[in-house]
Amino acid sequence: MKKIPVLEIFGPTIQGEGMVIGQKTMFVRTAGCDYSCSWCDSAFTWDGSAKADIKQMTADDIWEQLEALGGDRFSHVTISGGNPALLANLAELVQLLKRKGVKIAIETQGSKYQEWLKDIDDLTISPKPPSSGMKTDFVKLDEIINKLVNQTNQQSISLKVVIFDEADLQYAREIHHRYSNIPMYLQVGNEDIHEADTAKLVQKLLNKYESLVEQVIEDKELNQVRVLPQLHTLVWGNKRGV
Ligand SMILES: C[S@@+](CC[C@H](N)C(=O)[O-])C[C@H]1O[C@@H](n2cnc3c(N)ncnc32)[C@H](O)[C@@H]1O
Ligand SMILES: Nc1nc2[nH]cc(C(=O)O)c2c(=O)[nH]1
Ligand code: SF4
Ligand SMILES: [Mg+2]
Repeated sequence: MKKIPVLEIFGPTIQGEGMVIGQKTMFVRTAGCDYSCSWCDSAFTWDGSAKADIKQMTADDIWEQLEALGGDRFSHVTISGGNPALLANLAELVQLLKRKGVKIAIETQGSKYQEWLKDIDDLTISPKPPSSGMKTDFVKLDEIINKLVNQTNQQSISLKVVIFDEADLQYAREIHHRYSNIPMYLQVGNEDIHEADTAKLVQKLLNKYESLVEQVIEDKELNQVRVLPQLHTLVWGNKRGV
Protein backbone atom coordinates (compact mmCIF):
# COMPACT_ATOMS: atom_id res chain seq x y z
CA MET A 1 0.00 0.00 0.00
CA LYS A 2 1.07 3.58 -0.69
CA LYS A 3 2.34 5.85 2.07
CA ILE A 4 0.82 9.11 3.24
CA PRO A 5 2.76 11.67 5.35
CA VAL A 6 0.66 12.22 8.49
CA LEU A 7 1.27 14.74 11.25
CA GLU A 8 -1.62 14.04 13.56
CA ILE A 9 -4.72 11.93 13.91
CA PHE A 10 -7.19 13.04 16.56
CA GLY A 11 -10.81 12.91 17.67
CA PRO A 12 -13.59 12.35 18.05
CA THR A 13 -14.14 16.08 18.25
CA ILE A 14 -16.51 18.45 16.50
CA GLN A 15 -15.86 20.08 13.14
CA GLY A 16 -15.27 23.65 14.23
CA GLU A 17 -15.48 25.31 10.82
CA GLY A 18 -17.60 25.75 7.74
CA MET A 19 -20.30 23.73 6.04
CA VAL A 20 -20.61 20.91 8.59
CA ILE A 21 -19.75 22.90 11.72
CA GLY A 22 -20.75 20.94 14.81
CA GLN A 23 -20.51 17.55 13.09
CA LYS A 24 -18.79 14.91 15.23
CA THR A 25 -15.66 13.91 13.34
CA MET A 26 -12.16 12.47 13.49
CA PHE A 27 -9.26 14.43 11.97
CA VAL A 28 -6.36 13.24 9.85
CA ARG A 29 -3.84 16.03 9.31
CA THR A 30 -1.35 15.50 6.50
CA ALA A 31 2.09 17.10 6.26
CA GLY A 32 3.16 19.54 3.56
CA CYS A 33 1.67 22.62 1.92
CA ASP A 34 2.26 24.45 -1.35
CA TYR A 35 1.29 27.73 0.41
CA SER A 36 2.79 29.53 3.39
CA CYS A 37 0.01 31.78 4.69
CA SER A 38 1.28 34.47 7.06
CA TRP A 39 -1.36 33.59 9.67
CA CYS A 40 -1.51 29.80 9.21
CA ASP A 41 -2.68 28.17 12.44
CA SER A 42 -1.18 24.84 11.31
CA ALA A 43 2.22 26.06 10.13
CA PHE A 44 3.87 23.08 11.83
CA THR A 45 2.59 21.01 8.89
CA TRP A 46 4.94 22.81 6.49
CA ASP A 47 7.52 24.99 8.30
CA GLY A 48 9.81 22.13 9.36
CA SER A 49 9.16 22.58 13.10
CA ALA A 50 7.37 19.20 13.40
CA LYS A 51 9.40 17.35 10.80
CA ALA A 52 10.37 14.66 13.31
CA ASP A 53 6.69 13.90 14.02
CA ILE A 54 5.74 13.09 10.41
CA LYS A 55 4.74 9.44 10.05
CA GLN A 56 4.62 7.71 6.69
CA MET A 57 1.40 5.71 7.00
CA THR A 58 -0.65 3.44 4.75
CA ALA A 59 -4.43 3.76 4.57
CA ASP A 60 -4.63 0.65 6.78
CA ASP A 61 -2.30 2.20 9.38
CA ILE A 62 -4.46 5.33 9.45
CA TRP A 63 -7.66 3.29 9.84
CA GLU A 64 -6.10 1.34 12.70
CA GLN A 65 -5.22 4.59 14.46
CA LEU A 66 -8.68 6.08 13.84
CA GLU A 67 -10.30 2.98 15.37
CA ALA A 68 -7.88 2.95 18.30
CA LEU A 69 -8.86 6.54 19.13
CA GLY A 70 -12.49 6.61 18.12
CA GLY A 71 -13.71 3.02 18.45
CA ASP A 72 -17.32 2.96 17.27
CA ARG A 73 -17.88 6.58 18.32
CA PHE A 74 -17.42 8.12 14.88
CA SER A 75 -18.84 7.92 11.36
CA HIS A 76 -17.17 10.99 9.84
CA VAL A 77 -13.51 11.77 9.10
CA THR A 78 -12.08 15.17 8.12
CA ILE A 79 -8.83 15.22 6.17
CA SER A 80 -6.94 18.48 6.57
CA GLY A 81 -3.33 19.63 6.49
CA GLY A 82 -1.25 21.21 5.17
CA ASN A 83 -2.76 20.68 1.78
CA PRO A 84 -4.11 17.11 1.48
CA ALA A 85 -4.77 17.74 -2.22
CA LEU A 86 -1.00 17.48 -2.82
CA LEU A 87 -1.28 13.74 -2.11
CA ALA A 88 -2.41 11.41 -4.89
CA ASN A 89 -1.87 8.55 -2.41
CA LEU A 90 -4.88 9.63 -0.35
CA ALA A 91 -7.02 7.78 -2.93
CA GLU A 92 -6.57 4.54 -1.01
CA LEU A 93 -7.65 6.11 2.28
CA VAL A 94 -10.70 7.66 0.62
CA GLN A 95 -11.71 4.27 -0.82
CA LEU A 96 -11.13 2.53 2.52
CA LEU A 97 -13.24 5.05 4.43
CA LYS A 98 -16.01 4.72 1.85
CA ARG A 99 -15.97 0.91 2.24
CA LYS A 100 -16.29 1.38 6.00
CA GLY A 101 -19.34 3.59 5.49
CA VAL A 102 -17.59 6.62 6.95
CA LYS A 103 -18.39 10.07 5.53
CA ILE A 104 -15.38 12.14 4.47
CA ALA A 105 -14.68 15.86 4.57
CA ILE A 106 -11.70 17.65 3.11
CA GLU A 107 -10.10 21.03 3.81
CA THR A 108 -8.04 22.40 0.93
CA GLN A 109 -7.24 25.80 -0.58
CA GLY A 110 -8.10 25.06 -4.22
CA SER A 111 -4.59 25.11 -5.66
CA LYS A 112 -4.35 21.42 -6.65
CA TYR A 113 -6.75 18.85 -8.08
CA GLN A 114 -6.86 15.12 -7.36
CA GLU A 115 -9.24 12.58 -8.90
CA TRP A 116 -10.26 11.37 -5.42
CA LEU A 117 -11.72 14.81 -4.60
CA LYS A 118 -14.88 13.80 -6.46
CA ASP A 119 -15.48 11.03 -3.89
CA ILE A 120 -15.53 13.42 -0.91
CA ASP A 121 -18.84 14.07 0.87
CA ASP A 122 -18.03 17.51 2.32
CA LEU A 123 -15.56 19.52 0.26
CA THR A 124 -14.34 22.83 1.63
CA ILE A 125 -12.36 24.97 -0.78
CA SER A 126 -10.72 27.85 1.03
CA PRO A 127 -9.08 30.34 -1.36
CA LYS A 128 -6.69 32.65 0.40
CA PRO A 129 -7.35 36.41 0.75
CA PRO A 130 -4.66 39.14 0.47
CA SER A 131 -3.77 39.16 4.20
CA SER A 132 -2.37 35.62 3.80
CA GLY A 133 0.36 36.91 1.47
CA MET A 134 -0.68 34.28 -1.10
CA LYS A 135 -1.88 35.02 -4.61
CA THR A 136 -4.81 33.04 -6.02
CA ASP A 137 -4.27 31.41 -9.42
CA PHE A 138 -7.80 31.93 -10.72
CA VAL A 139 -7.21 29.89 -13.87
CA LYS A 140 -6.41 26.91 -11.65
CA LEU A 141 -9.21 27.62 -9.17
CA ASP A 142 -11.77 27.92 -12.00
CA GLU A 143 -10.56 24.62 -13.42
CA ILE A 144 -10.78 22.81 -10.07
CA ILE A 145 -14.19 24.20 -9.20
CA ASN A 146 -15.57 23.44 -12.67
CA LYS A 147 -14.41 19.85 -12.43
CA LEU A 148 -15.88 19.42 -8.97
CA VAL A 149 -19.18 21.03 -9.90
CA ASN A 150 -19.48 18.65 -12.86
CA GLN A 151 -18.36 15.50 -11.08
CA THR A 152 -19.92 15.74 -7.63
CA ASN A 153 -23.23 16.29 -6.01
CA GLN A 154 -23.44 20.13 -5.82
CA GLN A 155 -24.45 19.82 -2.17
CA SER A 156 -21.02 18.57 -1.27
CA ILE A 157 -19.06 21.72 -2.18
CA SER A 158 -18.55 24.91 -0.24
CA LEU A 159 -16.24 27.90 -0.26
CA LYS A 160 -14.75 29.36 2.90
CA VAL A 161 -12.77 32.59 3.07
CA VAL A 162 -10.99 33.70 6.24
CA ILE A 163 -11.39 37.42 6.93
CA PHE A 164 -8.82 39.59 8.70
CA ASP A 165 -9.45 42.99 7.12
CA GLU A 166 -11.38 45.03 4.57
CA ALA A 167 -9.26 43.82 1.63
CA ASP A 168 -10.07 40.23 2.61
CA LEU A 169 -13.77 41.02 2.67
CA GLN A 170 -13.49 42.56 -0.79
CA TYR A 171 -11.71 39.40 -1.97
CA ALA A 172 -14.52 37.29 -0.46
CA ARG A 173 -17.11 39.36 -2.38
CA GLU A 174 -15.21 38.66 -5.60
CA ILE A 175 -15.03 34.92 -4.87
CA HIS A 176 -18.74 34.85 -4.00
CA HIS A 177 -19.61 36.70 -7.20
CA ARG A 178 -17.38 34.46 -9.35
CA TYR A 179 -18.80 31.20 -7.94
CA SER A 180 -22.26 32.42 -7.06
CA ASN A 181 -23.89 28.97 -7.02
CA ILE A 182 -21.56 27.58 -4.38
CA PRO A 183 -22.42 28.10 -0.69
CA MET A 184 -20.08 30.69 0.80
CA TYR A 185 -18.79 30.83 4.35
CA LEU A 186 -16.92 33.74 5.90
CA GLN A 187 -14.71 32.77 8.82
CA VAL A 188 -13.26 35.02 11.48
CA GLY A 189 -9.47 35.18 11.24
CA ASN A 190 -7.46 34.41 14.37
CA GLU A 191 -4.46 36.75 14.47
CA ASP A 192 -3.32 35.53 17.91
CA ILE A 193 -2.38 31.95 17.10
CA HIS A 194 0.19 31.86 19.92
CA GLU A 195 -2.07 33.33 22.62
CA ALA A 196 -2.17 30.96 25.61
CA ASP A 197 -4.84 32.87 27.57
CA THR A 198 -8.02 31.29 26.15
CA ALA A 199 -10.45 33.67 27.91
CA LYS A 200 -8.64 36.67 26.44
CA LEU A 201 -8.48 35.08 22.97
CA VAL A 202 -12.15 34.12 23.00
CA GLN A 203 -13.28 37.62 23.98
CA LYS A 204 -11.25 39.10 21.13
CA LEU A 205 -12.54 36.55 18.60
CA LEU A 206 -16.16 37.13 19.66
CA ASN A 207 -15.67 40.88 19.20
CA LYS A 208 -14.25 40.25 15.73
CA TYR A 209 -17.14 37.93 14.93
CA GLU A 210 -19.58 40.65 15.95
CA SER A 211 -17.91 43.22 13.68
CA LEU A 212 -17.84 40.79 10.77
CA VAL A 213 -21.54 40.03 11.26
CA GLU A 214 -22.25 43.77 11.30
CA GLN A 215 -20.37 44.28 8.04
CA VAL A 216 -22.25 41.43 6.38
CA ILE A 217 -25.61 42.72 7.63
CA GLU A 218 -25.00 46.07 5.95
CA ASP A 219 -23.80 44.62 2.64
CA LYS A 220 -26.30 43.83 -0.12
CA GLU A 221 -23.70 41.75 -1.97
CA LEU A 222 -23.48 39.38 0.96
CA ASN A 223 -27.13 38.41 1.43
CA GLN A 224 -26.40 34.72 0.87
CA VAL A 225 -23.21 34.22 2.87
CA ARG A 226 -22.93 32.44 6.20
CA VAL A 227 -20.69 33.98 8.85
CA LEU A 228 -18.96 31.72 11.36
CA PRO A 229 -16.29 31.76 14.04
CA GLN A 230 -13.87 28.85 14.47
CA LEU A 231 -15.98 27.03 17.05
CA HIS A 232 -13.12 24.82 18.28
CA THR A 233 -11.05 27.95 19.03
CA LEU A 234 -13.90 29.39 21.10
CA VAL A 235 -14.02 26.14 23.10
CA TRP A 236 -10.36 25.13 23.34
CA GLY A 237 -8.36 28.21 22.30
CA ASN A 238 -5.15 27.55 20.36
CA LYS A 239 -4.78 24.00 21.69
CA ARG A 240 -3.53 21.50 19.09
CA GLY A 241 -5.25 18.20 18.36
CA VAL A 242 -8.84 19.22 19.14
C1 LIG B 1 -4.91 24.91 8.32
S1 LIG B 1 -5.88 24.92 6.89
C2 LIG B 1 -5.52 23.35 6.13
C3 LIG B 1 -6.28 23.10 4.84
C4 LIG B 1 -5.86 23.91 3.63
N1 LIG B 1 -4.45 24.11 3.54
C5 LIG B 1 -6.57 25.24 3.62
O1 LIG B 1 -5.94 26.25 3.96
O2 LIG B 1 -7.73 25.28 3.25
C6 LIG B 1 -7.56 24.67 7.48
C7 LIG B 1 -8.41 25.91 7.53
O3 LIG B 1 -7.93 26.75 8.56
C8 LIG B 1 -8.01 28.09 8.11
N2 LIG B 1 -7.09 28.89 8.91
C9 LIG B 1 -5.75 28.76 8.97
N3 LIG B 1 -5.21 29.67 9.81
C10 LIG B 1 -6.25 30.39 10.31
C11 LIG B 1 -6.34 31.48 11.22
N4 LIG B 1 -5.25 32.02 11.80
N5 LIG B 1 -7.57 31.98 11.50
C12 LIG B 1 -8.69 31.44 10.92
N6 LIG B 1 -8.66 30.40 10.06
C13 LIG B 1 -7.46 29.89 9.75
C14 LIG B 1 -7.63 27.97 6.65
O4 LIG B 1 -8.00 29.10 5.91
C15 LIG B 1 -8.40 26.74 6.25
O5 LIG B 1 -9.71 27.10 5.90
N1 LIG C 1 -12.23 20.94 15.74
C1 LIG C 1 -11.54 21.33 14.66
N2 LIG C 1 -12.21 21.76 13.56
C2 LIG C 1 -11.47 22.10 12.48
N3 LIG C 1 -11.92 22.49 11.27
C3 LIG C 1 -10.88 22.67 10.43
C4 LIG C 1 -9.71 22.39 11.11
C5 LIG C 1 -8.40 22.39 10.45
O1 LIG C 1 -7.38 22.65 11.07
O2 LIG C 1 -8.39 22.10 9.25
C6 LIG C 1 -10.07 22.03 12.42
C7 LIG C 1 -9.38 21.61 13.60
O3 LIG C 1 -8.15 21.55 13.70
N4 LIG C 1 -10.17 21.26 14.68
S1 SF4 D 1 -2.97 26.86 2.67
FE1 SF4 D 1 -3.78 26.10 4.63
S2 SF4 D 1 -2.16 24.84 5.57
FE2 SF4 D 1 -1.26 25.92 3.83
S3 SF4 D 1 -0.32 27.69 4.76
FE3 SF4 D 1 -2.37 28.35 4.15
S4 SF4 D 1 -3.75 27.95 5.89
FE4 SF4 D 1 -1.81 26.89 6.26
MG1 LIG E 1 -7.31 24.39 12.27
